[in-house]
Amino acid sequence: MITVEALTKSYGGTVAVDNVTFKAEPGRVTGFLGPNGAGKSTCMRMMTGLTPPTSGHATILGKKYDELTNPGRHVGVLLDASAQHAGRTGREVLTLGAKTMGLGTDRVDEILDVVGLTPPEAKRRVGDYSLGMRQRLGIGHALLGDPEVLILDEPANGLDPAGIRWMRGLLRSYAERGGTVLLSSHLLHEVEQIADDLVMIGRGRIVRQGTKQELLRGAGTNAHSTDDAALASALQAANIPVQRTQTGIHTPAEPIEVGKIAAANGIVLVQLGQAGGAGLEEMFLNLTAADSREVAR
Ligand SMILES: Nc1ncnc2c1ncn2[C@@H]1O[C@H](COP(=O)(O)OP(=O)(O)OP(=O)(O)O)[C@@H](O)[C@H]1O
Repeated sequence: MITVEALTKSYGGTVAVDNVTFKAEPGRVTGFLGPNGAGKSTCMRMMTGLTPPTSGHATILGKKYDELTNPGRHVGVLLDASAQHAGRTGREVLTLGAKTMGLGTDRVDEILDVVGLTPPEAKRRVGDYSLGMRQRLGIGHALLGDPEVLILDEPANGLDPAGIRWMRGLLRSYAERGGTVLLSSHLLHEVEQIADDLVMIGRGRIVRQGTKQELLRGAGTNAHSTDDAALASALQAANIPVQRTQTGIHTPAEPIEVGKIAAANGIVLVQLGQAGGAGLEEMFLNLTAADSREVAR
């Protein structure tokens, strides 16, 4: 379990993280989602004792990170895969980690196997690794001490599609065994398939959080009819907000409401359903629009 309470970090006049509160529960994967610069890494650095908070606090398994004895045995952390010592081989990085945690070298072989680094790759210097290989090594380092909690900042960065699928399987089975996983991403589709819970952050503030199911339910309806302009007008006349999309209309109303209004107005629906992932994407973009560099210009 990770508990974050009113966590705040200011740098001079800039508030990077503003009163952030959430929990990541055991047995679940929590996706920490936000656009570039939203404050995800700063939050994770505060959770793991690397950056002191301006106010608020975070605990892991009921304790502050600094209070955990042999923290690597309780919480596996991957913050920046590129920060590993470039001159060491992958095996050396893991062996050093294992020694620090009081583990034997057989654990190193086990982990190399888990993360899919071959013996010749393990003998190569990290400086010569691809980003995906560094990411695998970083995930391996986080798993080394068989911790109960994982905190992973953008773990999918640099992984190819097969690697992303592998990572999803790994984290899913880790959570099914009772582990707590918090992983950050700036891409909804990356976390949508794996996360049980979502925490959305924009400009340092939580903009929405809940189970993925709850958020998907609130993601609205997509519809397409033989006359979408007439459908949009009919919905607006019933005081239901509506947006035209490339494939029809999107509205926060439930499908049944849209169906009733279409029927009452003699409009033939071709498609009607909950917006699901597409709606969640729309919600995410709308909620974080104020922070988007694209609209800021
Ligand atoms: N050491 C620092 N000094 C000053 N400002 C900082 C520092 N670290 C982070 N920030 C600022 O805090 C804000 C949040 O940054 P952070 O790296 O936490 O975002 P992020 O959500 O992880 O972004 P990304 O997805 O791009 O990695 C940014 O505006 C950043 O410039």
